[in-house]
Amino acid sequence: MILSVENGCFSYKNSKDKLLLEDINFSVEPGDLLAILGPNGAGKTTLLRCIMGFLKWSSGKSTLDGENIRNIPNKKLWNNIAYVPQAKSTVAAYTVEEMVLLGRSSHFSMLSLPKEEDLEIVHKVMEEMNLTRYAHKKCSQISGGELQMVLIAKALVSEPKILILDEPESNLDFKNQLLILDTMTKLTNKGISCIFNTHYPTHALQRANKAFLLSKSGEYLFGETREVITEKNIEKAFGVKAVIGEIETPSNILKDVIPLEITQTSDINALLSKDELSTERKVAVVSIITDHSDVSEKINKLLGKNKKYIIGRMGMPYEDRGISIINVTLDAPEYVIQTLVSQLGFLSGVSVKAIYSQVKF
Ligand SMILES: Nc1ncnc2c1ncn2[C@@H]1O[C@H](COP(=O)(O)OP(=O)(O)OP(=O)(O)O)[C@@H](O)[C@H]1O
Repeated sequence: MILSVENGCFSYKNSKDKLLLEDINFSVEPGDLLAILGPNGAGKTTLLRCIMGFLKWSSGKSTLDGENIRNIPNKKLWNNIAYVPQAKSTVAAYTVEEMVLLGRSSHFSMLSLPKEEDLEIVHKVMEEMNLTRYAHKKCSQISGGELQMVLIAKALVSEPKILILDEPESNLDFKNQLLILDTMTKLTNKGISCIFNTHYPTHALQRANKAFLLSKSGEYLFGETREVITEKNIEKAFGVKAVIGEIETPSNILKDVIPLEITQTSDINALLSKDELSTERKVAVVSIITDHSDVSEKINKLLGKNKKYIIGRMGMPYEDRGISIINVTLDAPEYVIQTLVSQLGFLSGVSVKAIYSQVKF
């Protein structure tokens, strides 16, 4: 299912006709993880609301597989899309379990009771989101972060094809942030599309294959995350000098963004622009160690996507140790190799590293 925005423009009625969102164009395909970033008040939540039709584009449209979202019957639309708003307030009367079950309501009719299968998925998702112990507590009696997890669980039980989340990791502790990021990665590995607003450029760089960066002036950039989230563009959009570095962990190399200082407004006059990805080719061996046999299909899928760059491959199971080692030699632009390493690194039970040849081609 492809979600697109075509020439979307929007302004609030009281904003003296100044467009908040101007000529927005982008699309999200199955398996895409799109991060939307921008300073406070830039229009990220407004953009999500316009995408889903809660706010009407002044001109332009959102489409689902080419059909204008406004022409799609509500039931059909919400069978495919789930939305998690920021957890500001909620209907107090519901317990956590009832709230999560509400997310399943498009699967049973208003007059019937949920089926065994519906309850099973509700309990499974609650377990995965560590919510089981709160099942019978009222939503008004849990913390803001706990409520956020409940709302995400409510969206997940609807088994959407497209999941849209407004700042899902804000308000959450490290463990729950990782749980949400891992959940989004898992869903996109299954071919579901996720769109999330975030104030964490690091999360975008580590997880999202696409990024949409919106500035206060209404300007935006959309494209590959590594092209969009650059030191220059962070400075231009947020007015903050930042460095993007890499941290080596036992199983992966992760990008990190560290804000350094506020830039004087007069220093920022350039427009957002895509950083050209280096197309310089490198030869590298990507070494993969896996301890699960059920992950091999996912590894093969990722390698298959990069087939044209692969010049050699060796794999060996070490059954007595319960692991397999795969060495893949690639001749590819560095960003292709880095993207592959990062996607492999997020599969559970996989350790991966690239070793680059010193020889220039
Ligand atoms: N209902 C409304 N009526 C008029 N103006 C609004 C309305 N909702 C939001 N705005 C204005 O539109 C602009 C964009 O708001 P929005 O909430 O979309 O920003 P945001 O990028 O999501 O911000 P944040 O990062 O702080 O959540 C802001 O200037 C805000 O004051």
